[in-house]
Amino acid sequence: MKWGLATRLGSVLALVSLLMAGMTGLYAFQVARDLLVQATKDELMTATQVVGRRIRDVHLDASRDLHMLSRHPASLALLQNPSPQQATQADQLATLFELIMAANPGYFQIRLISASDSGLERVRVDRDGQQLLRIEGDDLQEKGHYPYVSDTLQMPAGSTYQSRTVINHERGAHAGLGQPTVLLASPVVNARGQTLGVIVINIDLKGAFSRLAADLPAEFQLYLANRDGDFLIHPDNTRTFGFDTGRRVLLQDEFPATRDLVARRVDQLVFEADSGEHATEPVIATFTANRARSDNPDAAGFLGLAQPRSNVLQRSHALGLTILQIASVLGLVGFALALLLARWVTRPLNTMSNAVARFSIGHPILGLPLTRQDEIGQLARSFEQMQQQIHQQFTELQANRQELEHLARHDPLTGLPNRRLFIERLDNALARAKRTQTQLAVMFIDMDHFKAINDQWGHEAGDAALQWVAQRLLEHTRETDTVARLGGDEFVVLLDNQVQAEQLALVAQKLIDSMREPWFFNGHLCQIQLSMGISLYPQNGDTADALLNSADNAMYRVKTASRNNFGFAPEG
Ligand SMILES: Nc1nc2c(ncn2[C@@H]2O[C@H](COP(=O)(O)OP(=O)(O)OP(=O)(O)O)[C@@H](O)[C@H]2O)c(=O)[nH]1
Repeated sequence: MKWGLATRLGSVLALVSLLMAGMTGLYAFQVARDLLVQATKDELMTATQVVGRRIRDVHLDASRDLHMLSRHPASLALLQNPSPQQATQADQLATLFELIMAANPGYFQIRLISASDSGLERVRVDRDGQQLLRIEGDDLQEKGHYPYVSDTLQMPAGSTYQSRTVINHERGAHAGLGQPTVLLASPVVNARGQTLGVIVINIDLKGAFSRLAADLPAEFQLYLANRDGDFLIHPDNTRTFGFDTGRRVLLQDEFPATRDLVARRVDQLVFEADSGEHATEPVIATFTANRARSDNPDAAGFLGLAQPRSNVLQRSHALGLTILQIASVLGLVGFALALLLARWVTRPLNTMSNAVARFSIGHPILGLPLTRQDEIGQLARSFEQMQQQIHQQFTELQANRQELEHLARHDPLTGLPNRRLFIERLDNALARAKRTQTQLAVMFIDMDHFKAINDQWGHEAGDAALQWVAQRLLEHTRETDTVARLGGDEFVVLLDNQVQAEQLALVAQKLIDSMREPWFFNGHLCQIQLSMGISLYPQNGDTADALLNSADNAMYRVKTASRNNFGFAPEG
């Protein structure tokens, strides 16, 4: 395959454009992927902070409820005088508990617990499936031994106790039984500052978090760990509350990157985990430390959100595909433009190449882009100039050649045909005569005593005499006749259209007589005479040499006999 300039240039430009489109696409893909990963981290961090704030809001709401209930006159009255006459107030309080629980689906239980009677529950409402259950009579239990009662009783009025997150194993806890829960409690203090009991709210941790998780994108994985790192919420339920069954399933084991967080050296973390001890797939994760609002350090913990990195990469793959498509289209456009550019550059070169090729076989160079102002225009103008120079030199060469040809066939002194041209014409005439079966004649002329002119008047006089004779011979013959100078003072005349002997004699005599015209050289009258021999075709031969020899011999006989005369070659 022949690789033209356009193909090569086009291929190089096309490859460059494809390469650049590919590299740009690759770079754009990498930058976009990094941005995507960063955006995911930012999104996770924001979401984690929002979830953390909403958890605090849940606690705040519960605290408000606790404080309202702990200050409620019915709570105080019931605890000050726990007699059966207070049943109406217990009912009122239970109804209030029910209203609050109906409004807060995240509450498992609200209780009023007495400081006396070993912490006996006075009023208690439990959630039981879709129902709210009021617990009364013998079903009310003594809770004084639980820290959430004993510790809260020590707290000042208006404060909130927050327990660790635990699995609720309290007997008869209904919906809350066996479920992760946080207990919030507030002391009930009378006007004299005596703590009479506590109000306790059990919060449904799982329910609260699942409601929060419902607002998050489906691919987000929610993690919650207590202050030691034990998982409380994990996408894999079997990894939660390990401590409740004597195991430790720790955040810092699954994600070693969180060790600084668990050690309280940092407050928040964003990291990519290729694989943790139990992690099933690489994730991008954010974790924040949850400070306890109360004085209870057990309430602290860690909240985290993670997203499988494959999700992000999947989005980046879609992005990569789009970038690839754009890069391909750009590459193809670049490819097409490169081919067009190559054609645009090489077309005028092809035009010039064709024009020069035509010029080489004799055609003029046409259609050159002479008006262009670029390098191609410059090249075209150079071609044009070159063409003119070649044309001029060619014309001069032709003229020189014609002159040389003329010199090769003519006598430079007289301008008459020389021997060579005469022989050619005689040969042609003979061929014609043979064809038409006509006659022709050759006159061989030699000047008489020419040497004397040279000797007497010099060589220049001899030259002038030769020119004068040539002129006389031309004047007295027809244009169709050929007068030639063979050399020295010898001339020949070819007559191929008047071949009758009588007419030939008249012509010969006329030529001899023409020499009688006076001729002066440097003011001196010079006498010129001729001797002439005549041969005829076919009588005296049928070749140029034969006819010339016959005529020469005839002339010689005249010269020896009389001079200044003519004679015919004898028929042989
Ligand atoms: N000036 C001049 N002289 C020439 C030229 N060519 C030959 N000659 C001379 O012409 C002379 C020719 O001499 P010939 O023809 O032998 O002698 P001629 O004097 O004519 O004697 P005849 O022929 O016997 O009458 C010589 O002296 C040559 O030197 C020429 O071109 N110019």
